[in-house]
Amino acid sequence: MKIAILAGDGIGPEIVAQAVRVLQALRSDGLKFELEPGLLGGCAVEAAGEPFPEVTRKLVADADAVLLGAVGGPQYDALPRRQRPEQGLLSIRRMLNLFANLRPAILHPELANASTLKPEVVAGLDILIVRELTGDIYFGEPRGIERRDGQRVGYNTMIYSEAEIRRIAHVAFQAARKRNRRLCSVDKMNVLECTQLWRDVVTETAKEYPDVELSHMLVDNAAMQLVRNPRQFDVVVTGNMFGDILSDEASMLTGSIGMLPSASLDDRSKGLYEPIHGSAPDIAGKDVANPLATILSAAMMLRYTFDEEAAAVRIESAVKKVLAGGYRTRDIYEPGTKKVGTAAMGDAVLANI
Ligand SMILES: NC(=O)C1=CN([C@@H]2O[C@H](COP(=O)(O)OP(=O)(O)OC[C@H]3O[C@@H](n4cnc5c(N)ncnc54)[C@H](O)[C@@H]3O)[C@@H](O)[C@H]2O)C=CC1
Ligand SMILES: CC(C)CC(=O)C(=O)O
Ligand SMILES: [Mg+2]
Repeated sequence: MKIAILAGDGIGPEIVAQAVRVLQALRSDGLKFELEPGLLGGCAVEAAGEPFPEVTRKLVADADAVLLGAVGGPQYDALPRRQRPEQGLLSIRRMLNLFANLRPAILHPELANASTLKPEVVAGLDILIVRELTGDIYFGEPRGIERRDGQRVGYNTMIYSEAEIRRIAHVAFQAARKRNRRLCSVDKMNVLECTQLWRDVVTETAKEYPDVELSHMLVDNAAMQLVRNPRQFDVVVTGNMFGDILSDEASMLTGSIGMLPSASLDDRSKGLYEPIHGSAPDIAGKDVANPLATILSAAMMLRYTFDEEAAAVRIESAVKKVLAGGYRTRDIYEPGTKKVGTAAMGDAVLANI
């Protein structure tokens, strides 16, 4: 099992270090991982002049899975777009054909009061957001900023083929089958042709899944319903941009964006695993970032790429025990619990593994 470790920028190295310690603890228990570090994002721009250098391309091509921290930071925002850290992340997703991004938003009961929503609204929350990850307006051409009629105009292209929509719809229906058999597809078909096609193709695909109840929702309403009554959702499927936005929103239902892991999968078992958050430059280097989303992403890696369900459950159980034991990083802290830093949270998970 070869795992490429791309810590990235900002808090990336701090949170990935904790997930690596957890993997190493499992390795000493018999799981055979090779962990190979590499550069992606701003750190790669600084070392090699580009966010996704050839040596990293080779590393991820040869790896069975990738564990990623996060990329980006204000110091890179003025770079030409192709050199920006985020471009490295988009390129790796595209290169590995990671079209299916699974973002589970689960409320651990101990964190009911950490959410900014009332505990009774979020209690028992368990949503799976299935976000399409290699298409949509993030990749569509043409795109650019140019001069027209004496002023600058900026433009992007929202585009999906029916094949792209169908394959992510299948992933979502199959995920719903393993859960509560309810799938909500989110679009903006009242305004955007691209998402009219999305709705049409998802509706066609539903014929193959008569046992799954399909509903549709416009994205503005979905954003509102997520905070009004989030437990109405089981599985949500949506495009790249809407999924990006709605999953950040959903993360706050669970207490913090520092709690949400993700798996980005191709049509086989190769996968990239990362927390849903970014590089959090505002807290980088302070030992306050929550590493649990990254640690839980490592658990998803063991489950989806390596089929090591028992090891995945061991990590998830350790996280549950740590939360039950009252350990909290700053983002999920409340009076009466034990405030710990990033590394001490890693220690606590290790102690319970
Ligand atoms: N997958 C990736 O690599 C992503 C990269 N980015 C990049 O990250 C940079 C910062 O983006 P922002 O919009 O600020 O989003 P962000 O997700 O990095 O941070 C948003 C807020 O959440 C907090 N936060 C994030 N992760 C946390 C954690 N583990 N523990 C505690 N608090 C946490 C941050 O401190 C900040 O206040 C940008 O350069 C952006 O492009 C953003 C999203 C995803
Ligand atoms: C580069 C961005 C698309 C990353 C992001 O915000 C995400 O994947 O959640
Ligand atoms: Mg995002």
